[in-house]
Amino acid sequence: MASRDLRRLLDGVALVAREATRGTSLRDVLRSALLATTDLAGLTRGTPRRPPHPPGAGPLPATESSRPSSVVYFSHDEATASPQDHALERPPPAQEAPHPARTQETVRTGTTASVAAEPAAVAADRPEPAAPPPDPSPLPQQAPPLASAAPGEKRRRLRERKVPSTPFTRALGFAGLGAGLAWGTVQESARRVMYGTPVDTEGKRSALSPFLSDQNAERVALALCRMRGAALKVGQMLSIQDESLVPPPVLAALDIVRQGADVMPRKQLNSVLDAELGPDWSSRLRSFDYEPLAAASIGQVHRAVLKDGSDVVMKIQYPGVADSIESDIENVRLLLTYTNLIPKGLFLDRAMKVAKQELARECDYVLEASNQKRYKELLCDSDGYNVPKVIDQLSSRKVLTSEFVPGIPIDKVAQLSQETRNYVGCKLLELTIKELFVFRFMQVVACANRDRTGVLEMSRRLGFLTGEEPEVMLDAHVQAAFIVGVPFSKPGGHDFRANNITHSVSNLGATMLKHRLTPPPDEVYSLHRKLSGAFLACIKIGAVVPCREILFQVYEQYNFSDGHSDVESSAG
Ligand SMILES: Nc1ncnc2c1ncn2[C@@H]1O[C@H](COP(=O)(O)OP(=O)(O)OP(=O)(O)O)[C@@H](O)[C@H]1O
Repeated sequence: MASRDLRRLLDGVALVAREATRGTSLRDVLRSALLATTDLAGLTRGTPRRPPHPPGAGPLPATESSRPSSVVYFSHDEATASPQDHALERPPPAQEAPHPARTQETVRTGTTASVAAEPAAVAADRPEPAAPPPDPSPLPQQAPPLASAAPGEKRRRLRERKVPSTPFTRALGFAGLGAGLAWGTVQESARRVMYGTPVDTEGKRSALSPFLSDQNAERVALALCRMRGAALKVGQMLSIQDESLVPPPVLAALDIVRQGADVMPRKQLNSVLDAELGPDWSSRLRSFDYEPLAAASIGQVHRAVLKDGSDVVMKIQYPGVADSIESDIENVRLLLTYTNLIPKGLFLDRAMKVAKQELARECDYVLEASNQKRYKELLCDSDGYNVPKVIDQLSSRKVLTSEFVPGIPIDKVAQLSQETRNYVGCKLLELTIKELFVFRFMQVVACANRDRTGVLEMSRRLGFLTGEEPEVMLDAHVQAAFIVGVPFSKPGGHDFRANNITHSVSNLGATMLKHRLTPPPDEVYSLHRKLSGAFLACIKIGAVVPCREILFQVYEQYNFSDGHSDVESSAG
């Protein structure tokens, strides 16, 4: 046995001995300090939640039958009574009647638009090859339960926890996480001294620091779900990246953050509704379901029925998140820097600055409502998209009410037929390209045509390059641009799973990080999120998409004279 191994063994024995004599009490002390900190922050006394009994799932078991429904009904006479005072009743029969909004199934893409996943309804719109018959696999009538996970995916037990809503309680939450991570690192280091550094499936020794153990990665993910707000949003952005950017154990743990946040307690929810819509908000509703349909990063989504019987969803913003964007992002930045989670040289400062601006806009639901209306208008002539109508009388800066549109999350599309996956992939790419054209991002065309001079010229105009870069940087930049253009470069379907573009781009990353002279322009971060979001979704669902045809269809039909003359010249 090598002397290094012997030393490691002795170190390990010494550590175990130390742990045996005083480790337990140290652990207890640390644990109670942690509990005190996180309790102060309102983070640890969560109540485990049981999913609601799904409609049509048969009679409730005897032990469950006494559980009250989460739906509260408001009678006309008691319109101004506080919702907590109402007795919980079973739904009246009228509630079960199918609503017109339920006649079409949609796939939610994470944007305000949903892609209709009913092939028959849009067959005429579908690109060649001709659409096969509709997929027989039934799509669920209701949105899947909160925090549903694919087989093999880590599942998190849902908890109800108060959102830490003041800068002080949020700072405490991060402090608690920092302490937890430090403790996790000590444990992992001790484990490595005793058992050696973990080895991955390919037999390579893990290059990860003890900071990035599975437990610590999970600790971060769970803390983000408790914190919600900007912190969780950044976690969700990272979770859709691939393994070339974010280490695999971190990605696996971040799966948790995409399943949704912890649930805000009823009292906190009511106080937001009272403050935003007035204490008589319930007088405008027939019923409200306190079981959230989704607990997103900035708000919680609940179903409700209007007085006229229309099915709606109300997105209710967590209290305090809008005011803590700045400090949350700073804390996440500290965390990322400390853990080396993101490769150096990615101009994190610029990315964080843009994230702050984007998040501030996302917290303004008045803006989101007006964008949603505009989006609905823009897409009204495009088949296959459904943008929910905004209900103005129940919307405000922190509450956004829109028509209910049933559907399934984009991740679940991977389990549907190849035809449906291709169709959804087509619709996603079509939407992305339309958005890119509106944003004047004509570089895509040069990338698709492998036009080196065009790529370099437009990259300079867009501020990607200064013109002073060494040849090696220009080559890497053009190669990366061509790789991004690969899906658009040849006619016929592009198989996203068979050609992992993100891998190829990240191989060029090292050169670009070393020789880049200027960070990319601010708007590029948002555009990158959009394009890479669409690509990653197509890779994940395994779609084959005729990207070039979609690109040129949009390109040829776009009206460049409509205030976009600068784009026309740069596209030429
Ligand atoms: N009109 C709707 N009909 C049905 N379900 C909806 C509707 N709007 C939102 N949802 C559900 O709520 C989830 C979150 O809503 P949305 O996509 O608007 O939030 P988000 O922008 O992701 O939230 P956040 O910015 O807080 O992370 C959706 O994925 C969907 O499950």
